[in-house]
Amino acid sequence: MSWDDVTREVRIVDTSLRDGSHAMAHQFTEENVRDTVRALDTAGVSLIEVTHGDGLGGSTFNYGFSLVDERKLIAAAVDEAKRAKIAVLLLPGLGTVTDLKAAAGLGAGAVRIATHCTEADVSVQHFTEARELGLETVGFLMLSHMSTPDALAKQGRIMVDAGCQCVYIVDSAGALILEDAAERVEALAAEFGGEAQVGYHGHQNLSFGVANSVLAYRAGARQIDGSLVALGAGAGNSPTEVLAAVFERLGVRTGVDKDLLMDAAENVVKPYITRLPVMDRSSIVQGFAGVYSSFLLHAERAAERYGVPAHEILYRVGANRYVGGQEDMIIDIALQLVAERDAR
Ligand SMILES: CC[C@H](O)CC(=O)C(=O)O
Ligand SMILES: [Mn+2]
Repeated sequence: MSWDDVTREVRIVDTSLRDGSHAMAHQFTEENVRDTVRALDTAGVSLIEVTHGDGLGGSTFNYGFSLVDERKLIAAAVDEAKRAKIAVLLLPGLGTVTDLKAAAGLGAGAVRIATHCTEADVSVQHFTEARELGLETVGFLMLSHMSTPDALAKQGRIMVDAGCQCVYIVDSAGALILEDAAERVEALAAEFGGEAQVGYHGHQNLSFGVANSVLAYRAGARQIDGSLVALGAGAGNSPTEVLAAVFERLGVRTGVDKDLLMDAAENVVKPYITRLPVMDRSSIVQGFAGVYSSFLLHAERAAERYGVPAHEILYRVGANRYVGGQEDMIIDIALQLVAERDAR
């Protein structure tokens, strides 16, 4: 029996081994992946995402090189998962159909295809291919705070028409606060009317990951992302172990064991984390200014290299409304700040 056969009211999906890759500067080892997958699988998590933080093909100069080839990590995850399905992330333009076929060949059972929240049309070919490969399909509308509920619903419709089975409101910047999240989920649920599910992916930059996830569930979301110990970009994701405990307290069936997830967080993931996700000045600014969470380490590195504060860089990234793929512009901003400082 697979964990997919378990009856639950909401499915908690774990992204420690993908979003957490940002926080780990893409340095996961095969042992990290095996230990984490084994623990999540035993705890009843039915979908576990494993890829470079920026998805298939993300190991590059612009995004940061992986320590271990992600195909090796995906194969290790598939080998460890006895009942869970392994998902991979794909950003069209970075990951290719060839990468997707290779991941499917390694045994990945689902793909989450991510686009900027106004660009769902670039995902159509990838959804078509994914369905032909027999994969479960999920769509990510990233930086969802930058768009309105109605506009997001139209973008979600493009994904569903292309074969997507669940479209996520992705709060990449951790910028959504309570009804901001609920209204976006509600708009997608109304648009799909049961034809596809809605999911919610939160970041903790302003500390609303878990609260937004509960409201998202009440607004109709049936898949909710989390990461053990919040391991993810920026201040991290909604912690999987907290989501499990909160949904249990609310009497909402998730099919996962919160105590086993707490064991996994404390005894498996925490010992290997090199930098605990934290709501510090830089990540709070990311939430406030609407900056992509995965820009955090890039901004910190530029701050160190050019001697300007990371939070000042991030405020300006927010003002310029930069989106994923514009990581190199962080250096430009740092250089501008240096020039402005030297001109004073
Ligand atoms: C680069 C992909 C990105 O990290 C996806 C995601 O988790 C998000 O936008 O929050
Ligand atoms: Mn994320």
